[in-house]
Amino acid sequence: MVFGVILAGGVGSRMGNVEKPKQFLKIGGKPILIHTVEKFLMHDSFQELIVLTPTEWIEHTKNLLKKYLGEAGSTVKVLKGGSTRNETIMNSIAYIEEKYGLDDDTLIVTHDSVRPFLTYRIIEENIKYGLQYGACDTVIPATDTIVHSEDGKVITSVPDRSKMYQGQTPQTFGAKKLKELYQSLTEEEKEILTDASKIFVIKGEQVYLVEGEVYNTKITYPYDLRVAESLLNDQKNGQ
Ligand SMILES: Nc1ccn([C@@H]2O[C@H](COP(=O)(O)OP(=O)(O)OP(=O)(O)O)[C@@H](O)[C@H]2O)c(=O)n1
Ligand SMILES: O=P(O)(O)OC[C@@H](O)[C@@H](O)[C@@H](O)CO
Repeated sequence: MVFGVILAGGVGSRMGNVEKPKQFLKIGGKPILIHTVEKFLMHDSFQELIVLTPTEWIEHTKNLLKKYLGEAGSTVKVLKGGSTRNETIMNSIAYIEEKYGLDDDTLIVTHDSVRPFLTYRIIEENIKYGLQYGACDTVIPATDTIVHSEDGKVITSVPDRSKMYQGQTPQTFGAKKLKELYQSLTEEEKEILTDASKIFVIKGEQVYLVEGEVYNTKITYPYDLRVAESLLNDQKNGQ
C-alpha cells in the first residue's frame, strides 16, 4: 500500500510574526496546504492521504479541506503532528500500522506541506523508485558552491560542487524499515536530523535520488511568499 504523508506539523517560526502557521497562509487566494494536497489528489496510487498538523489546528485543517476540496478533501485523514518533523512522520506510521498493519510493501511518500509546487512527475517517480529501491529522496544539483565550516568562522572544506545536491521533498520510504531504523537511533543522532533520508544514510542504507525542480521550493521566510505568488502568476500566464 502507498500513502501520501503531508507534513504540516510545524509552527513556521521563521515566517515571523504571522497569525497562523505558514502552511495555512494563502498564496493565490488559497492556503499553501491546500495547493499541496491538491497535487497529491491527482494520483490514484494512494491508499490514503494523511495530513499531520499541530493539535490546535486539526479542526481548522479539516474545515479547510472541506471548504476548498469538498468530498475529495473529506477523504484526507488529519492527525496530530509530532514535536519534531521525524516524530510527525512516526505518528503517520503509527496510524497506518494501527489501521492497515505494516509490511515490506507499505510505502510512505512524505512531503513538506510548504512545498506546494511539486509536480505530477516528481510524485510518480517517488512512488516508482520508492517501490523499486525502498528509499528515495528528491534533490536538485547545488547551484551555489557549498562551504563546510566546523566553527562557523573559517572554511573547513569546499566540497566538489558537481557532487553536491540540495535536498527537497518528497522523501519516500518503506514505512516498516524507516520505523525500525528510527527507533535504533540514539537521542544524539536524532538531534542532528533535518530530514528523514539521513536516518537511512546514518544506518548505511541506500537512498536513491529523484530529480526535483528548482521551483519545488520550501516556503520558509516572508520573501518565499513573494516568490510563491510570482510562481503562481507565471503558471496562470502559462509560463
Ligand atoms: N514537528 C514538525 C516540524 C515541521 N513539520 C513540517 O515539516 C515541513 C518543513 O519544515 P520547516 O520548513 O522547518 O517548517 P517549520 O518547522 O514549521 O518552520 P520553522 O522551522 O521556521 O519553525 C513543514 O511543512 C512543517 O510543517 C512537521 O510536520 N512537524
Ligand atoms: O530545516 P527545516 O526544518 O526547514 O527543513 C527540514 C526539512 O523540511 C528539509 O530538510 C527537507 O525539506 C529537505 O530539504
